[in-house]
Amino acid sequence: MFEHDNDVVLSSRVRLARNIKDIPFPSIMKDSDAENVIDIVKKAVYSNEILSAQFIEYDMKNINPIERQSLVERHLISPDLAQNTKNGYALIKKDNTVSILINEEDHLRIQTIMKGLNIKEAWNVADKIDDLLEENINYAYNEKIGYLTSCPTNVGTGIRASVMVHLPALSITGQIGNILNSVVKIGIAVRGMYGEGTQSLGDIYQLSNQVTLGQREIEIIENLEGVVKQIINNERKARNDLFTIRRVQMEDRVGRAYGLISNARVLSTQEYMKLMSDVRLGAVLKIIDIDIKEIDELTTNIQPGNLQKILGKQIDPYERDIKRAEYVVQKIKG
Ligand SMILES: Nc1ncnc2c1ncn2[C@@H]1O[C@H](COP(=O)(O)OP(=O)(O)OP(=O)(O)O)[C@@H](O)[C@H]1O
Repeated sequence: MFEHDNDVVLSSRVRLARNIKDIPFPSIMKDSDAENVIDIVKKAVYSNEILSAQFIEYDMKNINPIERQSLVERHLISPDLAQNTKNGYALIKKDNTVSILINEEDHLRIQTIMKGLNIKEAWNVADKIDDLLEENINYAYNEKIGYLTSCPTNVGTGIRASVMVHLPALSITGQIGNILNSVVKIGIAVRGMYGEGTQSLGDIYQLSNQVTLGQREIEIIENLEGVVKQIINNERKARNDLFTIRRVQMEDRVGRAYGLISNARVLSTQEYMKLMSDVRLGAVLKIIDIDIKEIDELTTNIQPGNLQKILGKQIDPYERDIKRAEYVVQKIKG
């Protein structure tokens, strides 16, 4: 069996949106307010015995663009925070499982990321950090409504729970459109790999709750988990059907993708993502012998910012495609 259903689910994330009482929301606050928010959150972290030694600070205005891009590609900060080079700030736990994003859409957002289907564990960790911070931060909170947030869609619990899923067989069999349309109708948001406003690449989708108000966090999480489990079953059934009914075509498809990815001399991110989807599916179906964890690590490392970070220099897009091909061939043939 696969660890935490990681044949289909790449990762789980929980983020909590919080604001500080008596400070205007980020969309209308002054620079001095933003500085104040950073100070308040840092003090809350460093004055807490459990939290104080765990985090590394990233000031968006002081880190270089490659580092910022790499943090987004590793899902440690959001694209929105990376763009706030005026007063965006992040505290990231040394093991990369927790990020506290400061001065994003809300004053602070606590996010936890776990591998595979692990939403409840991600929630437990986020909830604990939230409680520890709340010992020293006076959150904007209303007794009737709950946590007050910059955008009304987050009011109440302020929670967005999400999973990143790989759905190649539903895509090959043409069922993906109907399935995604029906989950949207029952309150699940469907997004691309880097969140709101981004496209799906390599048959990877992010599914999250749309409703934050009127339900307890655990209900929101269990509802999402229930939908995801159904999608996992649908995807596995489609994989099984493809493997039994269209075996030669599948072996051909995976073999071609593997041939290209392991011999390419020039490889764009988009082409990699397309080929990776077939190779990952082939690895799960045991058509080829590669560990899916290695494929997932490769998928993170070949993204433009991460690749430049690994190579230790800024390179133009065409040369990047050459270096990406070299890197992939070396890792795959390893
Ligand atoms: N399950 C997940 N695994 C890894 N990264 C995730 C996951 N879900 C979301 N992310 C990352 O979190 C970042 C923000 O995602 P998104 O825009 O969907 O949410 P948000 O900013 O928290 O919510 P909102 O749109 O309500 O402000 C993106 O970089 C995205 O890739």
